[in-house]
Amino acid sequence: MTKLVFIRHGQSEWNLKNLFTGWVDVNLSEQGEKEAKEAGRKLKEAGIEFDQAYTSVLTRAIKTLHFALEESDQLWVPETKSWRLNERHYGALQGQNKAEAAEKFGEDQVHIWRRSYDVLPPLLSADDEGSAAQDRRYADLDPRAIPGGENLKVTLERVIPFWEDEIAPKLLDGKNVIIAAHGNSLRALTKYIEDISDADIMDVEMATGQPVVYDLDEKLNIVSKEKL
Ligand SMILES: O=C(O)[C@@H](CO)OP(=O)(O)O
Repeated sequence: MTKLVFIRHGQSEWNLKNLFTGWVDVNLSEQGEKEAKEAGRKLKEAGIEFDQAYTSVLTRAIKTLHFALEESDQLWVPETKSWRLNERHYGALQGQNKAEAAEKFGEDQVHIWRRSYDVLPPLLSADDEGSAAQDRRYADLDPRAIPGGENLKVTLERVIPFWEDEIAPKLLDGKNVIIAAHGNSLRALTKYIEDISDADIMDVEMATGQPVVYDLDEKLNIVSKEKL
Protein backbone atom coordinates (compact mmCIF):
# COMPACT_ATOMS: atom_id res chain seq x y z
CA MET A 1 0.00 0.00 0.00
CA THR A 2 1.33 3.42 -0.95
CA LYS A 3 0.59 6.59 1.03
CA LEU A 4 -0.39 9.85 -0.61
CA VAL A 5 -0.84 12.90 1.62
CA PHE A 6 -2.35 16.22 0.58
CA ILE A 7 -1.85 19.22 2.80
CA ARG A 8 -3.24 22.66 2.11
CA HIS A 9 -0.90 25.35 3.45
CA GLY A 10 -1.61 26.71 6.92
CA GLN A 11 -3.57 29.94 7.26
CA SER A 12 -1.88 32.72 5.26
CA GLU A 13 -1.76 36.42 6.03
CA TRP A 14 -4.32 36.97 3.28
CA ASN A 15 -6.60 34.13 4.44
CA LEU A 16 -6.64 36.00 7.72
CA LYS A 17 -7.54 39.29 5.99
CA ASN A 18 -10.10 37.50 3.77
CA LEU A 19 -8.43 38.60 0.51
CA PHE A 20 -8.46 36.76 -2.84
CA THR A 21 -4.90 35.45 -3.06
CA GLY A 22 -4.24 33.18 -6.05
CA TRP A 23 -0.66 33.57 -7.27
CA VAL A 24 0.18 36.46 -4.91
CA ASP A 25 3.08 35.20 -2.80
CA VAL A 26 1.95 35.93 0.76
CA ASN A 27 3.43 34.42 3.90
CA LEU A 28 1.88 32.17 6.53
CA SER A 29 0.24 33.89 9.47
CA GLU A 30 1.37 32.98 12.99
CA GLN A 31 -1.67 30.70 13.20
CA GLY A 32 -0.70 29.16 9.83
CA GLU A 33 2.77 28.32 11.10
CA LYS A 34 1.21 26.60 14.13
CA GLU A 35 -1.14 24.63 11.89
CA ALA A 36 1.75 23.45 9.71
CA LYS A 37 3.77 22.32 12.74
CA GLU A 38 0.73 20.58 14.22
CA ALA A 39 0.26 18.76 10.90
CA GLY A 40 3.84 17.53 11.17
CA ARG A 41 3.23 16.25 14.70
CA LYS A 42 0.13 14.38 13.50
CA LEU A 43 2.05 12.82 10.62
CA LYS A 44 4.73 11.71 13.06
CA GLU A 45 2.15 10.29 15.47
CA ALA A 46 0.56 8.38 12.58
CA GLY A 47 4.01 7.02 11.70
CA ILE A 48 3.82 8.20 8.08
CA GLU A 49 7.18 8.27 6.32
CA PHE A 50 7.72 9.98 2.97
CA ASP A 51 10.05 9.25 0.05
CA GLN A 52 9.23 12.32 -2.01
CA ALA A 53 7.64 15.74 -1.45
CA TYR A 54 6.03 18.13 -3.93
CA THR A 55 5.03 21.71 -3.50
CA SER A 56 4.26 24.87 -5.47
CA VAL A 57 6.52 27.86 -6.03
CA LEU A 58 4.59 29.88 -3.44
CA THR A 59 6.05 30.61 0.00
CA ARG A 60 3.00 29.61 2.04
CA ALA A 61 2.99 26.06 0.62
CA ILE A 62 6.77 25.63 0.69
CA LYS A 63 6.95 26.74 4.34
CA THR A 64 4.05 24.50 5.29
CA LEU A 65 5.87 21.55 3.74
CA HIS A 66 9.07 22.40 5.59
CA PHE A 67 7.40 22.89 8.97
CA ALA A 68 5.46 19.64 8.58
CA LEU A 69 8.54 17.68 7.50
CA GLU A 70 10.69 19.21 10.22
CA GLU A 71 8.18 18.36 12.96
CA SER A 72 8.01 14.80 11.68
CA ASP A 73 11.84 14.52 11.50
CA GLN A 74 11.83 14.23 7.71
CA LEU A 75 13.22 17.55 6.52
CA TRP A 76 15.72 15.59 4.41
CA VAL A 77 13.04 14.18 2.09
CA PRO A 78 13.70 15.13 -1.59
CA GLU A 79 11.33 17.83 -2.82
CA THR A 80 10.24 19.19 -6.17
CA LYS A 81 8.62 22.59 -6.60
CA SER A 82 6.38 23.33 -9.55
CA TRP A 83 4.21 26.27 -10.63
CA ARG A 84 1.72 23.59 -11.73
CA LEU A 85 0.81 23.06 -8.05
CA ASN A 86 0.22 26.80 -7.49
CA GLU A 87 -3.11 28.08 -6.26
CA ARG A 88 -5.56 28.85 -9.05
CA HIS A 89 -4.84 32.30 -10.46
CA TYR A 90 -7.63 34.60 -9.29
CA GLY A 91 -7.09 37.19 -12.03
CA ALA A 92 -8.16 40.75 -11.29
CA LEU A 93 -9.82 39.60 -8.05
CA GLN A 94 -6.39 39.06 -6.44
CA GLY A 95 -5.94 41.47 -3.54
CA GLN A 96 -9.67 42.26 -3.24
CA ASN A 97 -11.52 41.56 -0.01
CA LYS A 98 -13.99 38.67 -0.46
CA ALA A 99 -16.72 40.23 1.70
CA GLU A 100 -16.38 43.60 -0.06
CA ALA A 101 -16.50 41.86 -3.44
CA ALA A 102 -19.74 40.13 -2.34
CA GLU A 103 -21.25 43.52 -1.45
CA LYS A 104 -20.13 45.00 -4.76
CA PHE A 105 -20.91 42.14 -7.17
CA GLY A 106 -23.45 40.13 -5.10
CA GLU A 107 -23.00 36.96 -3.03
CA ASP A 108 -24.08 34.72 -5.91
CA GLN A 109 -21.57 36.12 -8.38
CA VAL A 110 -18.73 35.81 -5.87
CA HIS A 111 -19.76 32.24 -5.04
CA ILE A 112 -19.73 31.42 -8.77
CA TRP A 113 -16.25 32.93 -9.16
CA ARG A 114 -15.00 31.02 -6.13
CA ARG A 115 -16.57 27.61 -6.59
CA SER A 116 -18.00 27.10 -10.09
CA TYR A 117 -16.02 24.62 -12.14
CA ASP A 118 -15.72 26.56 -15.35
CA VAL A 119 -16.51 30.27 -14.86
CA LEU A 120 -13.38 32.44 -15.15
CA PRO A 121 -12.73 35.35 -12.80
CA PRO A 122 -12.14 38.82 -14.34
CA LEU A 123 -8.72 38.55 -15.99
CA LEU A 124 -5.44 40.36 -15.37
CA SER A 125 -3.44 41.32 -18.46
CA ALA A 126 0.29 40.51 -18.84
CA ASP A 127 1.29 44.19 -18.49
CA ASP A 128 -0.80 44.70 -15.34
CA GLU A 129 1.27 45.39 -12.26
CA GLY A 130 1.27 42.12 -10.32
CA SER A 131 1.02 39.89 -13.38
CA ALA A 132 3.09 36.71 -13.04
CA ALA A 133 4.63 37.65 -16.41
CA GLN A 134 6.73 40.19 -14.44
CA ASP A 135 7.91 37.60 -11.90
CA ARG A 136 11.35 35.98 -12.27
CA ARG A 137 10.18 32.63 -10.91
CA TYR A 138 8.09 32.13 -14.06
CA ALA A 139 10.85 33.25 -16.45
CA ASP A 140 11.27 29.76 -17.95
CA LEU A 141 7.57 29.36 -18.71
CA ASP A 142 6.17 29.90 -22.17
CA PRO A 143 4.53 33.35 -21.75
CA ARG A 144 1.33 31.83 -23.20
CA ALA A 145 1.16 29.44 -20.21
CA ILE A 146 1.14 32.33 -17.70
CA PRO A 147 -2.51 32.77 -16.75
CA GLY A 148 -4.40 36.03 -16.42
CA GLY A 149 -6.98 34.17 -14.32
CA GLU A 150 -8.09 30.55 -13.90
CA ASN A 151 -11.20 28.59 -13.01
CA LEU A 152 -10.96 25.12 -11.45
CA LYS A 153 -11.13 23.48 -14.89
CA VAL A 154 -8.08 25.37 -16.19
CA THR A 155 -6.30 24.72 -12.89
CA LEU A 156 -7.00 20.99 -13.22
CA GLU A 157 -5.74 21.01 -16.80
CA ARG A 158 -2.33 22.36 -15.71
CA VAL A 159 -2.08 20.29 -12.51
CA ILE A 160 -2.83 16.91 -14.10
CA PRO A 161 0.16 16.78 -16.50
CA PHE A 162 2.40 17.19 -13.44
CA TRP A 163 0.49 14.45 -11.63
CA GLU A 164 0.77 12.11 -14.61
CA ASP A 165 4.42 12.87 -15.45
CA GLU A 166 5.96 13.24 -11.98
CA ILE A 167 3.76 12.19 -9.10
CA ALA A 168 1.90 9.10 -10.33
CA PRO A 169 5.12 7.36 -11.51
CA LYS A 170 6.61 7.76 -8.00
CA LEU A 171 3.49 6.32 -6.41
CA LEU A 172 3.46 3.45 -8.91
CA ASP A 173 7.04 2.81 -7.86
CA GLY A 174 5.79 2.32 -4.29
CA LYS A 175 7.04 5.67 -2.94
CA ASN A 176 5.11 7.55 -0.25
CA VAL A 177 4.37 11.08 -1.39
CA ILE A 178 3.35 14.34 0.31
CA ILE A 179 1.95 17.25 -1.71
CA ALA A 180 1.84 20.61 0.09
CA ALA A 181 -0.22 22.95 -2.04
CA HIS A 182 -3.33 25.11 -2.11
CA GLY A 183 -7.10 24.95 -1.64
CA ASN A 184 -7.89 24.90 -5.34
CA SER A 185 -4.91 23.02 -6.80
CA LEU A 186 -5.67 20.28 -4.25
CA ARG A 187 -9.41 20.42 -5.05
CA ALA A 188 -8.42 19.83 -8.68
CA LEU A 189 -6.29 16.82 -7.74
CA THR A 190 -9.01 15.51 -5.41
CA LYS A 191 -11.57 15.79 -8.23
CA TYR A 192 -9.28 13.88 -10.55
CA ILE A 193 -8.25 11.03 -8.27
CA GLU A 194 -11.69 10.61 -6.65
CA ASP A 195 -13.55 11.12 -9.94
CA ILE A 196 -15.84 13.80 -8.47
CA SER A 197 -18.35 15.42 -10.85
CA ASP A 198 -18.14 19.07 -11.98
CA ALA A 199 -21.23 19.82 -9.84
CA ASP A 200 -20.14 17.98 -6.69
CA ILE A 201 -16.66 19.51 -6.59
CA MET A 202 -18.32 22.87 -5.79
CA ASP A 203 -18.98 21.58 -2.26
CA VAL A 204 -15.53 20.14 -1.58
CA GLU A 205 -13.42 22.30 0.75
CA MET A 206 -9.87 21.80 2.04
CA ALA A 207 -9.08 22.88 5.59
CA THR A 208 -5.82 24.76 6.12
CA GLY A 209 -3.00 22.66 7.55
CA GLN A 210 -4.97 19.41 7.75
CA PRO A 211 -3.25 16.35 6.26
CA VAL A 212 -5.51 14.19 4.08
CA VAL A 213 -4.09 10.68 3.91
CA TYR A 214 -4.88 8.24 1.11
CA ASP A 215 -3.89 4.58 0.97
CA LEU A 216 -3.51 3.55 -2.67
CA ASP A 217 -3.21 0.08 -4.15
CA GLU A 218 -0.62 -0.83 -6.80
CA LYS A 219 -2.88 0.57 -9.55
CA LEU A 220 -3.41 3.78 -7.57
CA ASN A 221 -7.02 2.93 -6.71
CA ILE A 222 -8.03 4.56 -3.43
CA VAL A 223 -8.32 1.97 -0.66
CA SER A 224 -8.94 4.44 2.16
CA LYS A 225 -8.99 8.16 2.93
CA GLU A 226 -8.51 9.75 6.33
CA LYS A 227 -8.21 13.33 7.53
CA LEU A 228 -5.75 13.72 10.42
O1 LIG B 1 -7.98 33.34 -2.28
C1 LIG B 1 -7.56 32.25 -2.70
O2 LIG B 1 -6.55 32.13 -3.40
C2 LIG B 1 -8.34 30.98 -2.37
C3 LIG B 1 -7.73 30.22 -1.23
O3 LIG B 1 -7.57 30.97 -0.08
O4 LIG B 1 -9.64 31.35 -2.03
P1 LIG B 1 -10.98 30.55 -2.28
O5 LIG B 1 -11.15 29.60 -1.15
O6 LIG B 1 -12.01 31.63 -2.31
O7 LIG B 1 -10.90 29.86 -3.62
